[in-house]
Amino acid sequence: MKTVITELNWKQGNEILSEMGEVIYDPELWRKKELPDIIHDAEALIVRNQTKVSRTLLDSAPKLRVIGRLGVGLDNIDLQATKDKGISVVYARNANAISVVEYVFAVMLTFARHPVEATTDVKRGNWNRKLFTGSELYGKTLGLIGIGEIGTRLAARAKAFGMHLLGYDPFLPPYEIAIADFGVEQANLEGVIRRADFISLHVPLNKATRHLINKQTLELVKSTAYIINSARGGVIDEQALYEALSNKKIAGAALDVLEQEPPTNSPLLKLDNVILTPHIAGLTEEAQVKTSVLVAREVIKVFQGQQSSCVVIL
Ligand SMILES: NC(=O)C1=CN([C@@H]2O[C@H](COP(=O)(O)OP(=O)(O)OC[C@H]3O[C@@H](n4cnc5c(N)ncnc54)[C@H](O)[C@@H]3O)[C@@H](O)[C@H]2O)C=CC1
Ligand SMILES: O=C(O)CCC(=O)C(=O)O
Repeated sequence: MKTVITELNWKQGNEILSEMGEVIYDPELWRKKELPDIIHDAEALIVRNQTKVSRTLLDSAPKLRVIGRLGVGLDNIDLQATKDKGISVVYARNANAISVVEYVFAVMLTFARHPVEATTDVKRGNWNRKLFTGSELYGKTLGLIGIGEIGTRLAARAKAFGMHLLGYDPFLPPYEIAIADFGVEQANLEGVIRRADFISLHVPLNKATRHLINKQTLELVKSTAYIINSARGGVIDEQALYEALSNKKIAGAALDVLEQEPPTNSPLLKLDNVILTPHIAGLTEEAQVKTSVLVAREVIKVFQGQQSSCVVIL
């Protein structure tokens, strides 16, 4: 099996793939013009979220049988083209979910307690205890939009903090049991947005979710509420979010993902009530070791004609 890996991967996965044959690993390959030539005889292609796996790119890899996605979001892969060409796609189901959940807690607690601003203030020689009076997560309402692998794990941990859980997910049945266990009150999108103190997005980016959070929905958000987007940039209309944040119609936002990554000239960069991180919610050592090993094993399974529980079904 000849494998080409176009983005950053952990060595544990690369070693497993090497046992199967030649591996070309170049973390910068996704942005190089030679990519189509390099994959011309590849049987397996491993990508993260920056490689644009278009129909045209796939045309240059006639031997390709399987694509491994080192993560969860599949919005950079033309899944209709892979289906048409009989190429299987496997992804790292659930491998980074706990890391994303812990990221959401990091930003919720930052909004509630301001540890970084307080540190900066103390280092300036101040001791402003009253100014940094915080608020508790206990008793607050967390609104989950998308209650899948990440949403259910976030619910479990938020429950332990004593938060009230509201959730919107129109494709709920597979998660019914988990939701009952974690006590998520189901609501429609508007209900979640109107009532939540923290709104956390955990949906894939597709036609239905593009700009799910827009000018109209933002008008429903409480002025004291925070929005957390660790899903995909396109799920929020950033211009509308900018206006809501700059006019203080909502309290703040934490954005791990943006419509354009990295951002160029985004007005969001200038706002004080925004936490911005470079798409790192799922990026922990633990999640990435798990991801690299899982994807390597599942790619090999597919290549050998075995069933994979991480294969994308269209
Ligand atoms: N920032 C980061 O590092 C990471 C970002 N992600 C993003 O988070 C997304 C969610 O990840 P998982 O929870 O693992 O995926 P998942 O597939 O387990 O869950 C997604 C949930 O969204 C629901 N959903 C789909 N369309 C919806 C809609 N229109 N409205 C409401 N709910 C809808 C589905 O029914 C499903 O329950 C990924 O697609 C990916 O884009 C995932 C991992 C890391
Ligand atoms: O692909 C990555 O490196 C980031 C993780 C992510 O966004 C995902 O798993 O969907």
